[in-house]
Amino acid sequence: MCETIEKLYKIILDRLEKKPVGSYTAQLASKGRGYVARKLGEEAVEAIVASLSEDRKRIVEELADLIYHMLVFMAINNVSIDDVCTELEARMKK
Ligand SMILES: N=c1c2ncn([C@@H]3O[C@H](COP(=O)(O)OP(=O)(O)OP(=O)(O)O)[C@@H](O)[C@H]3O)c2ncn1[C@@H]1O[C@H](COP(=O)(O)O)[C@@H](O)[C@H]1O
Repeated sequence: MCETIEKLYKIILDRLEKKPVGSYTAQLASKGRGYVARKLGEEAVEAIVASLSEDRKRIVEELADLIYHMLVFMAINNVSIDDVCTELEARMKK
């Protein structure tokens, strides 16, 4: 899972830098940090709703949406995957 997320994060950084036509990532980021933050919240709610009323496949799909939007949110807030993993490591009870 981590390798896929790291690969996706690199793609997202590339889209934010090059802003290719048709890129959902570039379009999303162009709407500003506030919009991306709201989208992140929306995707979290969609995952919660899926867990309350839908099947496992739908939960997986909504969590994939959530992780993608979280990575875009991280990128536009200049937070790397390493930043978050370092914080998570620091919290781990040995
Ligand atoms: N993993 C994703 C991914 N998951 C979800 N989404 C998009 O996120 C949106 C999901 O939000 P919604 O459910 O609200 O659907 P929506 O109503 O169309 O979205 P909004 O118009 O409300 O923003 C959909 O439009 C999906 O296309 C993603 N878009 C892109 N990626 C990855 O990011 C890469 C770069 O994508 P582009 O920037 O489009 O090249 C792709 O190669 C993929 O690997």
